[in-house]
Amino acid sequence: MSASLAERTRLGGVSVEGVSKIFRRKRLEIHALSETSAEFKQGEFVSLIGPSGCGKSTLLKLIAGLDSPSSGEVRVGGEVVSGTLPTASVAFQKPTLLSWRNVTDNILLPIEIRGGRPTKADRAYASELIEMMGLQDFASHYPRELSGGMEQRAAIARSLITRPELLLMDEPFGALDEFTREDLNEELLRLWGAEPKTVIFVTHSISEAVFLSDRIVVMSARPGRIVDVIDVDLPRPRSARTRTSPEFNELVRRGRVSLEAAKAAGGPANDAEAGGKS
Ligand SMILES: Nc1ncnc2c1ncn2[C@@H]1O[C@H](COP(=O)(O)OP(=O)(O)OP(=O)(O)O)[C@@H](O)[C@H]1O
Repeated sequence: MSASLAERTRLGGVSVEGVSKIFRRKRLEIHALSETSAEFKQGEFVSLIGPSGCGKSTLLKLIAGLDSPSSGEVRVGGEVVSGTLPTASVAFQKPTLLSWRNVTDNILLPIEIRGGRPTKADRAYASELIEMMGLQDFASHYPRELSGGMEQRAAIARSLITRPELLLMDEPFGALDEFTREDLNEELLRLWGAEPKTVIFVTHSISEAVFLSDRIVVMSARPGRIVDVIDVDLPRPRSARTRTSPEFNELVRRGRVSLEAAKAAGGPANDAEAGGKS
């Protein structure tokens, strides 16, 4: 039975409350995030941008339950995150497909990891995703037979097979050429429009963030905290024409100014010898 709207709202919203993350490596403490707070509403598409090393991936991993905060709390659907979530899915920059499985079987893998055998409905949904991703002629191909862009499309289909309420994407198109990237941006928005879900999307590209998002959250240099939020009120659906509008270009400019300020806004990193003064 599909979840009610109220249940979906409960399942997909994210709240990050005063989260700090300190990595301890030998005697060194690295302060990756400092007292970071943010809200991501159910069904929103939000991009995270910030200087390299400011803690974007760390924040995503904490939301995904792949790591835990040093202090503060992350809640998904109102519940404190304390491990990986069945309602969430993560897509990384590297597609990490299993070389001995074909495209269809790679896409079905999350179903098996959750202890199930893929049902007829799962297989039908895998075919649907394969088609949406333009991989219909490659369903039985192995990763070595695919281009980089095709592998990434297969990995994105894999992240969607469980119909997650929350999709966490860490620079998924970072390694692709601009044309493929722009095509996949539009594909992703089509998918998101067809099956609404909360998406938190890390990118280094301001124009990608503007094209995709409802909001852009800007993080400061390490230790990362949120220093700006840009509302992207461009009409949807968005297409190649969106990128040529003056409003789009003004938002890219605004993002660039904000990112420059964010680079300068990094506080003292507070890194310290463990046990020493910070
Ligand atoms: N497992 C870890 N152990 C030690 N330090 C880590 C670990 N993971 C991340 N860090 C450190 O935390 C800081 C934030 O890293 P993170 O990968 O979250 O940044 P980022 O904003 O995603 O960077 P980029 O934009 O370059 O991908 C960095 O200084 C990094 O070296």
